[in-house]
Amino acid sequence: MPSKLSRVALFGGTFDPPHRGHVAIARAAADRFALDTVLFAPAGRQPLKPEGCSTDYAERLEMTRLVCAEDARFAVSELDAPRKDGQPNYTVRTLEMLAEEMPGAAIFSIAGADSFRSLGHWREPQRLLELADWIVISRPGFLLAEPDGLALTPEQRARVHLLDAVHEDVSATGLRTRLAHGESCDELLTPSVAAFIAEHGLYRS
Ligand SMILES: Nc1ncnc2c1ncn2[C@@H]1O[C@H](COP(=O)(O)OP(=O)(O)OP(=O)(O)O)[C@@H](O)[C@H]1O
Ligand SMILES: O=C(O)c1ccc[n+]([C@@H]2O[C@H](COP(=O)([O-])O)[C@@H](O)[C@H]2O)c1
Repeated sequence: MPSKLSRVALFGGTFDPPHRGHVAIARAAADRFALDTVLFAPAGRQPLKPEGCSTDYAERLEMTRLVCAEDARFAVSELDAPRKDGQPNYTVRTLEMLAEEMPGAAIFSIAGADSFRSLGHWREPQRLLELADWIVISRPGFLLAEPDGLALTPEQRARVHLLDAVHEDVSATGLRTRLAHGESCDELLTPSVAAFIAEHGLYRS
């Protein structure tokens, strides 16, 4: 990772598969906050999704790599690769690793409105609010607001940026269902990702 980059955002996700909504929110965040880099980091093991994923980490990483070719500011990151000790990938640790790798950088974390609302259930929410500026992006059907059950201090609130900029009604869950039924979802996917899914027969029932 080049050290000259000074404004970097972690964009963690399951990315099973990455879709048009992900590209839209990464672009909106990069535009609005003049980000040099958005690091798309597929999660090896999402702490709140014990059911796991439909595809393996290597496939999600490759699809995410393909999406990152869409914009020069996007890069794929293996910071959230599956851990050798089998533990989930806690974002608090990911942000600490990022800060260690990029001393002096302004660090942001991107989350959709649904994800951010659940922050109180993540590991060490107070520390998460210290480690980064949070860019929280609108998602159809979800309230764009602060986390449920967490009372933010004025200092914390100043570092949470609610961005009502994206109105993409698409989810990976919906996509997986449609793909399992043999429906084409090309309009919701980057063409290279659609080709990868077809070539590897992913998400078929
Ligand atoms: N359409 C969307 N609009 C806004 N934010 C989104 C959208 N889709 C995903 N996100 C956000 O992107 C991040 C990664 O999402 P994730 O990879 O889990 O996709 P998803 O569509 O929510 O998947 P799933 O349906 O499997 O839960 C999360 O912060 C999520 O809130
Ligand atoms: O650290 C946690 O406790 C934690 C709990 C839930 C979700 N996360 C992270 O939040 C990001 C978005 O998750 P998801 O499932 O909405 O794609 C992803 O990087 C997850 O690893 C992290």
